Amino acid sequence: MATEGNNLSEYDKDKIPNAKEFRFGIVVSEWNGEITENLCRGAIEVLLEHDVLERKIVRWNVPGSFELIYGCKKMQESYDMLDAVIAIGSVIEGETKHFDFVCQAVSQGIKDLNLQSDIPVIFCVLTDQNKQQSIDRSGGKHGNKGAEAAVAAIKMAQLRKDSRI
Ligand SMILES: Nc1c(NC[C@H](O)[C@H](O)[C@H](O)CO)[nH]c(=O)[nH]c1=O
Ligand SMILES: CC(=O)[C@@H](O)COP(=O)(O)O
Repeated sequence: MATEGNNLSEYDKDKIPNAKEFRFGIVVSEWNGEITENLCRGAIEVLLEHDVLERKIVRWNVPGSFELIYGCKKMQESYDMLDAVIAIGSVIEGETKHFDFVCQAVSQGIKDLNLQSDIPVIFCVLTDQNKQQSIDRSGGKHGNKGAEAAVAAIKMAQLRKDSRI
């Protein structure tokens, strides 16, 4: 389902587990910082709305989206009590194929982190053709993918808890 015509921040709040007991890590890329800060704000707002305690949210910054892979891996290793990690980035296409390689690497790298660790990593990395698309998805007309990512993080933290025998 494409984002066009849908609002990423709209969801049934009654269908989200209470997240009071959970701890979350957030790793934020500094590239396109105005976009990633809006994504992070959207994510934190949703976590707090679902009773996550502010002291149970750990945030680190990394230089660019490619570094999200290492940053999330170190966060998984450093805080084994985390229930989920959210990786936040904004990749905007330029003149060269660098966009393709960064997007591919980050998506594959975060996929690998989900396979290698018991702590889920949520992919909140915008991969846009232009800045307007990024603005539209980080608090603009299509809502905020950071909010969507926080909902996913809460749901995956609950799934991880429920999956323990
Ligand atoms: N062009 C964008 C980048 N590029 C930088 C890479 O992510 C990485 O930091 C660099 O290659 C050094 O390893 N990063 C973004 O997050 N967004 C971009 O649009
Ligand atoms: C995703 C990128 O690295 C890209 O924005 C860099 O721009 P360019 O391809 O024009 O060097």
